[in-house]
Amino acid sequence: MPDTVTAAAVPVVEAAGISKRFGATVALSDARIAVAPGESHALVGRNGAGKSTLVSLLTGIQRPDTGTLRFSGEPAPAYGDTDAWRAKVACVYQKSMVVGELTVAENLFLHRQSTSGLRPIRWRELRRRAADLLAEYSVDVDPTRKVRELTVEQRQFVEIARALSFGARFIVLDEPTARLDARGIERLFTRLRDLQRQGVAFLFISHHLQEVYELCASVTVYRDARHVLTAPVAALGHDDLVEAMTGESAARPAPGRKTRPLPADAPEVLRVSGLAYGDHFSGVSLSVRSGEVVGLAGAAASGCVQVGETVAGLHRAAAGSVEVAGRRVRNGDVPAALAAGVGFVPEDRHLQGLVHHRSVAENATLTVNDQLGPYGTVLPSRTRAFARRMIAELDVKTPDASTPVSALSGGNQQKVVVARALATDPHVLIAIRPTNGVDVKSKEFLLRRIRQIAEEGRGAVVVSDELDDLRGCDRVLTMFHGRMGPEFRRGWSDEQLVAAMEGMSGPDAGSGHSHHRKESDVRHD
Ligand SMILES: Nc1ncnc2c1ncn2[C@@H]1O[C@H](COP(=O)(O)OP(=O)(O)OP(=O)(O)O)[C@@H](O)[C@H]1O
Repeated sequence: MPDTVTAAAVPVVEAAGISKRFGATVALSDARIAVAPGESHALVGRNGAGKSTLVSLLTGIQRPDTGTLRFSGEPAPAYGDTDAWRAKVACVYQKSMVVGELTVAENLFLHRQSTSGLRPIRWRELRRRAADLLAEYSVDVDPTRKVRELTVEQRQFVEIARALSFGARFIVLDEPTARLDARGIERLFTRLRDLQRQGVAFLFISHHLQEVYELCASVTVYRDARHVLTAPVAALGHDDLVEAMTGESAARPAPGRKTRPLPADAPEVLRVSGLAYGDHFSGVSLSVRSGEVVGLAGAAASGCVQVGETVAGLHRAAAGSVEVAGRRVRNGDVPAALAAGVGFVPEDRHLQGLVHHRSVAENATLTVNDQLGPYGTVLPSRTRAFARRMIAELDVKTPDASTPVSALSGGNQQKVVVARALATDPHVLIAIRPTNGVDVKSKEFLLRRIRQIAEEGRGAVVVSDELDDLRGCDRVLTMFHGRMGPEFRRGWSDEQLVAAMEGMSGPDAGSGHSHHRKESDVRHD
């Protein structure tokens, strides 16, 4: 037996003395991490702390400049030997790495169809093997479906199954919950706990500290490219954890100003009447007045994201109308919405948000070229000045304004997306999950900035299922399965709002099941 004990004590992964630079940026400096077999280990830190960089080193995507990396006591595989790396470690990213146009079966066996030699691929056999594999890991997905058609949750489960089928017993989850709703998170966590019981270890990265407490046994904190601490989660209170991440005492912020009551004659900046779009939603009416921040809350299938996108012109409504500052906006026309004064923070910064090879300055000002130079010409010095102000205002961590956005950490890219929406000086800002991927401290910052829009006499709609995003809103509208639900004034309880998002707003409202995002990482007035 002693042998088993010794074997179990060897970490599934151990990295030490790890440094990595990108040009002048030090992404990691003498960093370390160790994860025991079957352990659920969290890695947290502010945007740009070096978490994703560590992930790319642990998964063999990049090489460290210095340091050692061992898996179960053995040196890391040779760089480029993809199959060897896959047998050690797998990563489930927020943004899927699987190929959308291929079927689930093809994705599961991508790059290994020809293991049995030069035989042509036998599609029927491939599908059968895929079905077996999915069944083995209890993933209820049809292997003949295109990956593009799957939900984020199904895609993640397919990726986890694929990882395990390569023999990996260590999985990195890089913000896996960022695009899941409460029920999806619950199902993911149940799956992870099951796997953990079977001896699979995790490195779990999330900006939702409550999830760390819920799922993980240990936590490692990185700050400014360095390892700050590793501790049992149970031994570390929320404020201590935030303090380790920020390097500042987590003193409660001074209470925010109480929002002033709206003047009775505050004009409407947005009116949506009887809006409908496909199966997503119908009969949606809402109004936002100057000075208001209105929340629009709902789970993934509620249609609330599509409402926001339709107001921004991304979808063509089948019925209803959108008016901005009293003027009707042309249906399904993004430039028309923009010209009418709709600012938009999209849900997916990768698809709708940013031009990756362009600089921070260019991305922050893409929609405001007409403000920056005559006759559509962009004057670089003004662009830069404009961008610098944005960078300072939103605390974007970047070497300078001319850095390409692709070199920024995920959370900092999200801030550029918000900066760009604000740069248009919108009458009304439609922000979909604006704090997605943004760290605890920066969340406060972004939400305060959105509040400022209202204070300047404009309006905002925050579309989100995160209670912290909604807490600061003047009122919160809810949606369930494409229909409007109850509306809540300030002072709502988490349980009430969660229940409404889950379509249980009747007399049982208080008994809505527990939600993972109740924590107050962000504190408001
Ligand atoms: N390819 C790259 N080129 C240049 N700089 C990079 C590159 N990748 C990362 N960086 C820089 O390295 C630092 C660490 O970034 P990293 O993505 O690891 O942060 P993170 O902790 O994952 O942040 P987030 O919470 O925002 O995802 C950042 O300053 C980032 O701008």
